[in-house]
Amino acid sequence: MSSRLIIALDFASAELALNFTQQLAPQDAKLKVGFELFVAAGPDFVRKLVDQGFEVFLDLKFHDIPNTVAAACQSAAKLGVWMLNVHALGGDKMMLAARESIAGLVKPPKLIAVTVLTSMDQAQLAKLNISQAPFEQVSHLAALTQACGLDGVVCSAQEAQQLKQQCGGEFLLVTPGIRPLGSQSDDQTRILTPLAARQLGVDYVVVGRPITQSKTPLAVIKAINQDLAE
Ligand SMILES: O=c1ccn([C@@H]2O[C@H](COP(=O)(O)O)[C@@H](O)[C@H]2O)c(=O)[nH]1
Repeated sequence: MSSRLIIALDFASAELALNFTQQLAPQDAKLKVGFELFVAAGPDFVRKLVDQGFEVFLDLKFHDIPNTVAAACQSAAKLGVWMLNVHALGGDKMMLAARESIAGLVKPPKLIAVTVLTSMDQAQLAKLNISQAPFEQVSHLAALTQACGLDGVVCSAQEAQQLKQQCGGEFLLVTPGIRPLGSQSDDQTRILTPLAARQLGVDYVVVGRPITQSKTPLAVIKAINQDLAE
């Protein structure tokens, strides 16, 4: 069965990332390439992972005017990635343009939108003049995302149960801020364990540092996959 684990490859170079990925097979996990690695290693590195058979989530959180985001989504889709994302705060016109830009492809990537970053709590939202609790804001942005025809959202696992009720089972929930028991929370605030996330209905968990900074990453991956298969 295909893994529900997405490993965040937050490495500073292609070499460091490849040292890590060469231990993995595509069935172990999907791989996420975000800002750090993409800026360092570029689209060729993404193509290399795709050619090796990995399902790649290109996490560049596009957030710009509709025309720019639509073009960026097309370029990203041409890399053969499995999933890509935009920022829901770009608004409905931007999300609609993004969706339209890849709709005609033979095998379009899944397109999802970031709601409220998992590093943010209510106090951080208040500083942005958002007075709602994180769930209220996530719920609002998820509704907007779904109305634009996207495949799902990035949110915290803490919001998963209510979001599944709101949006239905087919709407994908992709959740960073996942921490196995005993690991550090780092800069994440809205966190849950892999097992709790899966029990609440999350489709895919994103895990970076607890795996990539572990001395025994393969053991951590195996334990998380077991939890997700429960
Ligand atoms: O709300 C969000 C959106 C994206 N991320 C990304 O996920 C990983 C998490 O890494 P950890 O080391 O497990 O904290 C990272 O690449 C973020 O850019 C997120 O954390 N929250």
